[in-house]
Amino acid sequence: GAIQIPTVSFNPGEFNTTALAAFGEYIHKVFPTVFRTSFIQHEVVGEYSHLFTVQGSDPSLQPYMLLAHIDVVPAPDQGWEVPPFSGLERDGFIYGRGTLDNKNSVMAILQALELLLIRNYIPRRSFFIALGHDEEVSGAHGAQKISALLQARGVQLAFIVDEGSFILDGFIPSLKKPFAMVSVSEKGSLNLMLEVNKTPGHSSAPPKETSIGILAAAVSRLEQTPMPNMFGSGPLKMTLQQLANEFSFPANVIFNNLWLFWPIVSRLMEREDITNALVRTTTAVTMFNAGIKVNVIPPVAQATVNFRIHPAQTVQEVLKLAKDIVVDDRVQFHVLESFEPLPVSPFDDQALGYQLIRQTIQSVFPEINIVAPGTCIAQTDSRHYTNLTTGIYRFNPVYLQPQDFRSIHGINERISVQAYETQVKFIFEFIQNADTEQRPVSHLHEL
Ligand SMILES: CCCCCCCC/C=C\CCCCCCCC(=O)N[C@@H](Cc1ccccc1)C(=O)O
Ligand SMILES: [Zn+2]
Ligand SMILES: [Zn+2]
Repeated sequence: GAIQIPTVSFNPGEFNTTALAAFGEYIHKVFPTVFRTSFIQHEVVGEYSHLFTVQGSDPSLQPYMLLAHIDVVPAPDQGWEVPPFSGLERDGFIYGRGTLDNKNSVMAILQALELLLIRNYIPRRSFFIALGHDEEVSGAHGAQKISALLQARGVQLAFIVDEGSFILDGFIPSLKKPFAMVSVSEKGSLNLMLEVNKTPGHSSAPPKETSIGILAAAVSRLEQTPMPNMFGSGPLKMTLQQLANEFSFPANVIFNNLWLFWPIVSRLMEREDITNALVRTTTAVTMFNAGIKVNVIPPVAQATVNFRIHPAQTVQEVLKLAKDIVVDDRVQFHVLESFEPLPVSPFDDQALGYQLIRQTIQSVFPEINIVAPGTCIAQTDSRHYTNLTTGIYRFNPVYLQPQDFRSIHGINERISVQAYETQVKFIFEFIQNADTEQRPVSHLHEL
């Protein structure tokens, strides 16, 4: 039902408002207990986002927050095995836009809470559920407003759990077993517009270089000159160290001795697009606009480059590196938007959020041996909540293979019915685990 409502975000400020409103009505209908429970306050923020405040019975426990988003990216029918907003189930999988990003989390959080309430569970620790409606276009109207509202109320959170990582299966060649990566940091971004202006004229007597040619050469230099490999800074080294013993010989020796073998490993990571994204700031030329007529020398050429900034770099450093690569003063640089990478959240033994996630993984996925800290290569709504907590964890309790990763924002996005049920179970247990004083002990209810 949730997948059938096309809550598409097209551009900043451009949403399917009819669908967003319908989604609000839908969750009222399918989770009636959540909405009628006296200790749960529901507010609509920024017209279409939802904030639930679940008042716990023990005010001495610091609250936490579960995040998810109800909007999705567009999905033209082409290439899909089933229509993207049909929500059809086939061979045990629910297909559709949002099944992994991120209506699975929206529905699993509310479903788990509904089930706990039906069983008369009263949480001890207060928590918030924030469901943004514009994450896919930067979160300015949803997450940012919820964050400001909670800040104005003086709320400080023990931790936040959002989307942004999974139980990863098959992402590192030679690592046969899946492992859970909990992202403790998030890459930043810089959207840079490069522009070249030239005097227009008749194409029959062209200048040696046109604005298009100059700009094409500039973006090509950017593509051909990767940003520096930052292997060794940020959580990746720790991720690999934790995985070391899962590799077979000789990879286990290599990963156990990164002090010696780091040059080999850092090169290995560069080979695949996804692991490459973990070792450096990436450069993606995403838009190119130029030319007005076939026989007119183009007056202006513009290209947009989307950099995803490694946690060990800053927006200013990347901007300078980009200018140093282009080295052509005919090319103007315009910063359209930027966001610094997020700091690394604590993941030591005392880090409540991280430890709760780890222990719930151990209980719900006993076959998973390794829970490792990592970096989210994309951006999430959680970046708007740094004013409320230093503990931001990005983890979806769902198995993900490389082809599933490509389906996110791509075609044939799907989740198995069993994976969705397990996600509900995870949140059902997580909420109960969060109610224990310090470290989670065995939970009270079985699903
Ligand atoms: C060593 C282990 C290998 C690890 C491989 C990592 C595999 C990656 C796994 C999961 C990543 C999934 C990320 C899903 C979250 C997507 C969120 C998203 O798309 N955000 C948008 C937000 C945005 C930002 C700015 C403007 C508009 C939207 C994004 O980042 O583009
Ligand atoms: Zn998402
Ligand atoms: Zn997305």
